[in-house]
Amino acid sequence: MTGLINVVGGAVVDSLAEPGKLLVARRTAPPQFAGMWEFPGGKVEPGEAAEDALHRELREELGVQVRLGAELPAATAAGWPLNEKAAMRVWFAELEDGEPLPLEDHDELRWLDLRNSEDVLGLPWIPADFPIVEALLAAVHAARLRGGGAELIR
Ligand SMILES: Nc1nc2c([nH]c(=O)n2[C@H]2C[C@H](O)[C@@H](COP(=O)(O)OP(=O)(O)OP(=O)(O)O)O2)c(=O)[nH]1
Repeated sequence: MTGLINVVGGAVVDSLAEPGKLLVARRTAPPQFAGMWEFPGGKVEPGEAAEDALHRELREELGVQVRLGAELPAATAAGWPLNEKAAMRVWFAELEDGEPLPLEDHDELRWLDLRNSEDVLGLPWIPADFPIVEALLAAVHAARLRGGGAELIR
């Protein structure tokens, strides 16, 4: 028991097998994060498994059902540090059902071209997300060099 707040985020791509685009979302609240881009997701509820929480959050926030792929490896089991109290685990995912809409917590969704790292990193992300986004770009790039996104599928 770490006492950490566990957050989960979805790196939703157009295709796990051939990731070309990443779906990102712009937050509306709280004030310090409003207007910043993030991985859709949220806090794991007590007694809830992390993957279940991610499915729930993506259903609530975007109205979609996803297929989860591999987890983006983080330095600790709790995931990527967000601040002194919270850490986030991030999974690749692809859409299984539904068209994503900013139903809750976001006012805009955008598909970013993963081949254009500068564009991806140029967005005003929540500051804690930058190392995660860099690792994600590196993982996608490495997968592409090896001939596809097979390792993003689980
Ligand atoms: N979803 C998400 N949260 C992030 C990211 N980066 C980051 O620092 N956070 C922070 C913002 C929040 O403090 C926390 C996630 O909380 P949240 O407000 O999205 O969670 P929730 O949907 O369960 O909302 P609530 O029940 O607390 O109202 O993690 C990210 O990329 N995605």
